[in-house]
Amino acid sequence: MTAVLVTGGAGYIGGQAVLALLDAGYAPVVLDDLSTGLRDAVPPGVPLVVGDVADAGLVARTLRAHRAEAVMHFAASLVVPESVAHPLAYWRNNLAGTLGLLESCVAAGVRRLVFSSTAAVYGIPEVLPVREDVPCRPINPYGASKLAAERLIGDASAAHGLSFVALRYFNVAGADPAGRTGRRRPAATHLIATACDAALGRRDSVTVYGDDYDTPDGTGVRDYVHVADLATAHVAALRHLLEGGGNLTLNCGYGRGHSVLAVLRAVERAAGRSVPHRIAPRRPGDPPALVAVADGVRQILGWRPVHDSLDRIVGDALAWEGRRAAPSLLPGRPNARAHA
Ligand SMILES: NC(=O)c1ccc[n+]([C@@H]2O[C@H](COP(=O)([O-])OP(=O)(O)OC[C@H]3O[C@@H](n4cnc5c(N)ncnc54)[C@H](O)[C@@H]3O)[C@@H](O)[C@H]2O)c1
Ligand SMILES: O=c1ccn([C@@H]2O[C@H](COP(=O)(O)OP(=O)(O)O[C@H]3O[C@H](CO)[C@H](O)[C@H](O)[C@H]3O)[C@@H](O)[C@H]2O)c(=O)[nH]1
Repeated sequence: MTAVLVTGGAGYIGGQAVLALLDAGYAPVVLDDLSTGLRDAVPPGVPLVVGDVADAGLVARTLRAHRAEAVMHFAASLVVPESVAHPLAYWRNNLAGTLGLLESCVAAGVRRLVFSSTAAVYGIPEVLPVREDVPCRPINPYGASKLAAERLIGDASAAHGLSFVALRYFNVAGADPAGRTGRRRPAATHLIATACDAALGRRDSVTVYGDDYDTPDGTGVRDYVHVADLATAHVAALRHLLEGGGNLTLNCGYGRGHSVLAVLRAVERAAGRSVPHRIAPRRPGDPPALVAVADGVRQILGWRPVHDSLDRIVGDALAWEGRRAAPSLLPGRPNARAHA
């Protein structure tokens, strides 16, 4: 079985990718410092090495010990406002982490890398939907550090024969459809997680940041991609590299935008109850709309998303969040308390 090192595999997206690798017959090995990830997100039987991806010695030893043939690199810091408040920590983790990883790949002779990048590299795009070849002008340290990591990987590739696929994710949401994993961070800030919290009675309302954008209903528009589809895009990228495919930088979204109000309506449909909201001023640094040109990932990698619907994304997110709520609040289970 082909062994694949998954950095950040105890986190939200990395954890889903570990499941997709297992489902596809690969042997994932997780390296995670558990700074935001959780030990119990790693499935039984999957080796977990607790440590920092910037520790090139540790990573090289891990690659050799497990005879890894490729790396999926998810480990990073990723909260945009936090990156504005703590830019040095973000540059250290996202750039020095990638540097340590690349050094260890070169030392251990591992030449295939799938990298977690982000639509935050684009900043506020001039033309929508966004193609991969437009100029990248990130507007926060998170996006800037990810763009720098992409460039670092490009330089390492040119000098050391490493091949890579960088996937620029748009708005990742949802949870494993089989309920095995999902977003575990407390204190949700993302829209869908926040709206689920409101539907489950864990918060009073959702704040809608701006209703005066130049969008169909005035609220912000995003391209939401289901985390399980994103995970299979990683497996497709891995196959491409294992089959000798060349370097790629690809958007990962569905190519369709949904407004904040449309998301709230979808959560209301899934929960069967209303989600109170209040309109507030725009959130600083938010682009009005961000939608991918997402043909490349389908055409070049043969990616076939199967959860490509806002209702599906929201339904799986709500089901996952519901498991952490009081039983009586679980969607579709009005009598749950009686059975508890
Ligand atoms: N969540 C999103 O909406 C989104 C969007 C675009 C891109 N991304 C990218 O996807 C990747 C995964 O994000 P996520 O949402 O799963 O976040 P997450 O916080 O759930 O996962 C990150 C994981 O990396 C680990 N980690 C962080 N720094 C580390 C280090 N130095 N050494 C070892 N492990 C470390 C954490 O403990 C955690 O398990 C990140 O690279 C992020 O930039 C996420
Ligand atoms: O409580 C909330 C939260 C969000 N929003 C709005 O909902 C939309 C989505 O916001 P999220 O916070 O869910 O996600 P972002 O688009 O800000 O950012 C996410 O997607 C980006 C790529 O598109 C980056 O990857 C980034 O790291 C990741 O957090 C935006 O219009 C935002 O203003 C609200 O109205 N209320």
